[in-house]
Amino acid sequence: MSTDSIEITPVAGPLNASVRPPGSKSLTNRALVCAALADGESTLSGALVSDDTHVMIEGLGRLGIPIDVADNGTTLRVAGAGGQIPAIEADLFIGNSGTTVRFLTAMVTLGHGAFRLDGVPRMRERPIGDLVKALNALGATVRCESPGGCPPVDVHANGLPGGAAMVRGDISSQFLSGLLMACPCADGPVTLEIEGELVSKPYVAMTLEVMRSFGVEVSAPDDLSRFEIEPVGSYQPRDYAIEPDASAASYFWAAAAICGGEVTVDGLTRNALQGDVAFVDCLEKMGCRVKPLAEGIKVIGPAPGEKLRGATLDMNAISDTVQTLAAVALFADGPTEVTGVAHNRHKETDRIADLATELRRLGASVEEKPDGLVITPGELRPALVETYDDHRMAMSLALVGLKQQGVRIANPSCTAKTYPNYFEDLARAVQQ
Ligand SMILES: O=C(O)C1=C[C@@H](OP(=O)(O)O)[C@@H](O)[C@H](O)C1
Ligand SMILES: C=C(OP(=O)(O)O)C(=O)O
Repeated sequence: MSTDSIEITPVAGPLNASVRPPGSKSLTNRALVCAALADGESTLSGALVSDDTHVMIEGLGRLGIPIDVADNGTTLRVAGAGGQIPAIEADLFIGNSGTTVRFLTAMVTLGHGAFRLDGVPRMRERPIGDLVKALNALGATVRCESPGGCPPVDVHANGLPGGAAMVRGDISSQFLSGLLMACPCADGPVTLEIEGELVSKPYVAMTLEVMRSFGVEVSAPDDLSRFEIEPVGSYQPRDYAIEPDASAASYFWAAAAICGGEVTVDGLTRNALQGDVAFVDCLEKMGCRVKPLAEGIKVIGPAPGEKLRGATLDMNAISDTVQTLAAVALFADGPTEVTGVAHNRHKETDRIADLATELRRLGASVEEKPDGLVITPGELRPALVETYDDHRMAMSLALVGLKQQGVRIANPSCTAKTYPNYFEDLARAVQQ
């Protein structure tokens, strides 16, 4: 898409849609790392085709682990290098993909050579210093080029010796996930202990599950505070099917909340590996009905004449769906408070301050807090919504335009980070 903005067409009546979003970003990028460290060929199916998975695939290719792409990019054949990094030097451009920069920084410490990771200007503002610190505690030689603890990152790799490290948990769970995936290929055993409250916990549980699928078990207490990792050398190759993306699913479920009617997302159940399926619980608290199906989850929005209720929601574990929830909150009968998401300030943009600005532009009153926001609905109005190069700002606030005339979304092609065909899929869903 090359237009500078897109106008969202309001829908006339209640929805009746079934959708299957593309593959999960988080699962695609984890499966790629585990397959790359496996001893033989793995085939991943249902993979996400997007900027964030592209930079991971490109990066692994530069590290000497080529990936064969079929079925329009959704099938990936990975020739795993058995826990080794074949390249002896590489310059990796990782765009604005948090998963890619954090997972690959940890992974390249297993190699022998010089590696550099850098990305777009916003990536140079996103924290990675606490991951660098933990890797150095395990005997690696890693440094951030700038004093602020952000990319670019330089790694002088000579294998990862192992030992014990503290890992900061309250900025991003991706530091821990990156370490967990790399450490089974370290030279010796590794103990990781979490410092501070761990955010985004379901993503760490997901990491452990994907590792287990590729043959590596790490036991951890339920509170995910400490991990003992044995040096097993490599992962086992396997065929791996990737679930549809649950964060992407949130937009379609939210459309039912905003427009009324029902939307079923196929391919995701309450047993999904992705914590973001719990977004439907937030919608339930606001008055939607949620129906678990054998192979999907249906959300039924308010009946004609009924209104959504405001709610207070701790979204620490499902922070990628805060913007979706904020769009829904504009249609409630009273204020909605989101708490526990201070880490949202370190993502593609400051997803508290910038979200507040755009919600106000659409007519709401918003109180910004250090770790969240209180959204009081007001009279909605037409607006050109700024998106800050943040795919989720574009995808979530577009939903407001399904009801309010004159909502335009600036730079719609920023959805390519995780969902290049979002606007086409949304238009198709609301026309079903
Ligand atoms: O590990 C992952 O796949 C992710 C973890 C979360 O980040 P934080 O741990 O930084 O909250 C999430 O926001 C991101 O989109 C994907
Ligand atoms: C925060 C996100 O991505 P990442 O941290 O992987 O760049 C996201 O997809 O919303």
